[in-house]
Amino acid sequence: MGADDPVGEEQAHLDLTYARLDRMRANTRRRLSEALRETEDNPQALSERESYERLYTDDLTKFDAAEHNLYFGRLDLDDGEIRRIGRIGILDDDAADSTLLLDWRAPLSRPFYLATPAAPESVELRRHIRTRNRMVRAINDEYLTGERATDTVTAHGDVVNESALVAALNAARTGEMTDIVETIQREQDIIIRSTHRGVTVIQGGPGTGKTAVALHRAAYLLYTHRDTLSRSGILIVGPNDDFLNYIGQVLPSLGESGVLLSTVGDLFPGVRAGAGDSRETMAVKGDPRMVDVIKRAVRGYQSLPTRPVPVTFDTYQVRITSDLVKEARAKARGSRKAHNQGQRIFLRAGLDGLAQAHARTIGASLLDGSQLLSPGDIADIRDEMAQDPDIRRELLRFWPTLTPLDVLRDLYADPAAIRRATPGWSDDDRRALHRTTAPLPEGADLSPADVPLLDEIAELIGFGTEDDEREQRAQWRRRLAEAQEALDILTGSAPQDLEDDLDPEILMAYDLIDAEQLAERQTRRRNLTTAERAVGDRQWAFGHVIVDEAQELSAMAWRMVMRRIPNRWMTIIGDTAQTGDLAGTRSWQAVLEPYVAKRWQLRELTVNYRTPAEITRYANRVLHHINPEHSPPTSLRSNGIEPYAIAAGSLSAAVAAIDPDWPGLTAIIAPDDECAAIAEALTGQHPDSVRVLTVLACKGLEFDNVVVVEPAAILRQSPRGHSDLYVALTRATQRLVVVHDEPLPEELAGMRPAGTSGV
Ligand SMILES: Nc1ncnc2c1ncn2[C@@H]1O[C@H](COP(=O)(O)OP(=O)(O)OP(=O)(O)O)[C@@H](O)[C@H]1O
Repeated sequence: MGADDPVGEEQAHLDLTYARLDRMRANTRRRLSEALRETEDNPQALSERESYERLYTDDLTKFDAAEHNLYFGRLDLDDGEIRRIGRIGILDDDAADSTLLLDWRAPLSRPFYLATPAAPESVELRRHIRTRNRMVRAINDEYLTGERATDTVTAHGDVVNESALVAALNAARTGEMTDIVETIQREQDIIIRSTHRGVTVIQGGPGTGKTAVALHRAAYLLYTHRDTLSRSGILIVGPNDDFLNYIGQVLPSLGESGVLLSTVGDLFPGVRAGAGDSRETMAVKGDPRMVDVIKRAVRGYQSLPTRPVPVTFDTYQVRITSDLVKEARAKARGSRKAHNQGQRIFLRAGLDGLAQAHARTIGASLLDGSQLLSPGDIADIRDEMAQDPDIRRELLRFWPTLTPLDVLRDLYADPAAIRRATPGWSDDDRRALHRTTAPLPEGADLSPADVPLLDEIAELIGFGTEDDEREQRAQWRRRLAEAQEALDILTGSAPQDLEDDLDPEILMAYDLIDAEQLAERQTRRRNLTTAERAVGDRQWAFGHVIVDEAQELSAMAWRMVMRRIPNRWMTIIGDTAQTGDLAGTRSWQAVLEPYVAKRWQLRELTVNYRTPAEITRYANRVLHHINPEHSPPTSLRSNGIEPYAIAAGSLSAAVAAIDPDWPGLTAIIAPDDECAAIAEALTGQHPDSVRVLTVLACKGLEFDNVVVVEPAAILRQSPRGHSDLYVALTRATQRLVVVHDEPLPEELAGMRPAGTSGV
């Protein structure tokens, strides 16, 4: 064993490490069951028990996640030190607490990702260990110094762990992204471990590992700042649910479960935006002009009576006049409080005005008109008026309590309201906002582009603020006290054994008390993760926010995301060449200026790990059209499979283009209005391994084989059609086929027709 038998040596270490992992697991399980058996019930014991329960279950999850490929890397340094690197750090339970494995995120593991023969960082040997089912399958050694130093630096620049990398890239796709801890590349590692505490923008072409980097950065930050980030949480924003499903397993496989993954459309608690919008409507809704539209829409509710509204008080008639409302409104607006919080000021000022007016009617001296009532009398009148539900109701018609859903739906439903809120707009843009569909529960009639608008309204009206919550808590306490009192008084004489005979009021009080006890029990027992708590709280301030496919966010969506991260510690990941969204980002500076001025840093990723050079050649021509100054990423590999074109653009041709022998997953990417028909033509054929997608839906995803249908129509379907085509062409890891009826766009000219050599 040893230098002569490296496999045996690594197997011995692997056995030792798994044995220790098994002991750790068994210990943790035992502790967990002890904690669960604990019966002491005072609040402190309960809360301690819960933290232990969470700690032990988290540990068990971590151990389970680490099971597969637990140990994958080794460094031999020039001073004889050996470091072994794995998915988690493991110390032995011997007397010396020796290190069996270093976590891949530990600083000592870093040379595994950074060292090259040109900059070996004291590393003599880097060893890659491939294992399966706790057995060493293969070992790959790379000597960085000394006689046996390999010449990888000339082969592929900075590429490290090359054979493992190429194996990972050539593997057939499963539809779920996998982690890359074994093969993180230098330029990626620098971003993953960046210590910058402000905004970092990662710009990179398709397939450069932006998403992979984002996820590993989240895992790294949680490891390095566990204390703060486990309380405040990390939010990762992605473009759509399919994408989130695609990346959803990566962090759990790294043992991290506390990260909230969300689309923009899901960031508003309680709303499930289920409707779609045309590209034009999305562009209008994402436009920053909507800030003023919403301001005007909210102010529209702070209205004036067109004629005095009579109300009866103490057998007298008092009148709510336009002047009275105007004065109350000025006071409330002057307070600069959000609309719902300003209501109290409006109401008080309105009641003051009414009480004064009433005092003038009943308290004026008949002799000289002077006021006979004292200020105290007038205050009493006001207090009495405040108790009168009719007066309150009539006054509040001019400053009603608002909810974001109502405001948005009222606006969309009424062309006149839209016109009032959009001075200077074109009729087309106004029409884009008008909606005739009926409201659905939980906002399902709304689209993802509406969600940032709801958030904007919520901010303006102070919806779900602490004030609101305080008020709700106070109300709850009042109701409880009343219920308790009712119980005390009424149950004394009530027949206790027959619930059916109880007065309904007592039953209600019972319900309330029971509800409280239940709620209390739940609060105590609620062992929620940070992510679970954050998802239900619009005002949750995250510790770090990562935005992936960030070029897709509209100006309105940026405003919403920025509200979630007051400390502005963010990682923003995207490719400005890939947005086909008319409200999307073409310049990072323009997006970030309003929030952080020039205080952000740009990092770039330059190597395309996904797409072979054969395909990238065509994609780069499209990129050149989008922006000749964009430097195209370099493909890491070529696979000898030349893309080809089939000149028969019928739907069946797209389906027929798929060879059932192609390995792995296949996507047909088609113009928006052809997808449904192609999906239908596909029914019954190639069951699970083929998907039909619009460009919008395939953002961020990848497939072994891609058939792009009618590129000329993809170009036409949007003013940013070239970006769409660029996205479509760069989804494949192995093979690209183009099916067309119309002439091919010039960027694809010269693509080999099907059936000619090399197919
Ligand atoms: N260092 C690496 N080791 C192994 N695989 C990698 C590495 N970097 C990236 N990949 C793989 O390359 C593919 C593309 O990565 P990813 O999806 O993160 O790219 P992207 O830049 O987000 O692309 P797009 O802009 O198209 O969404 C993925 O399969 C990813 O796992």
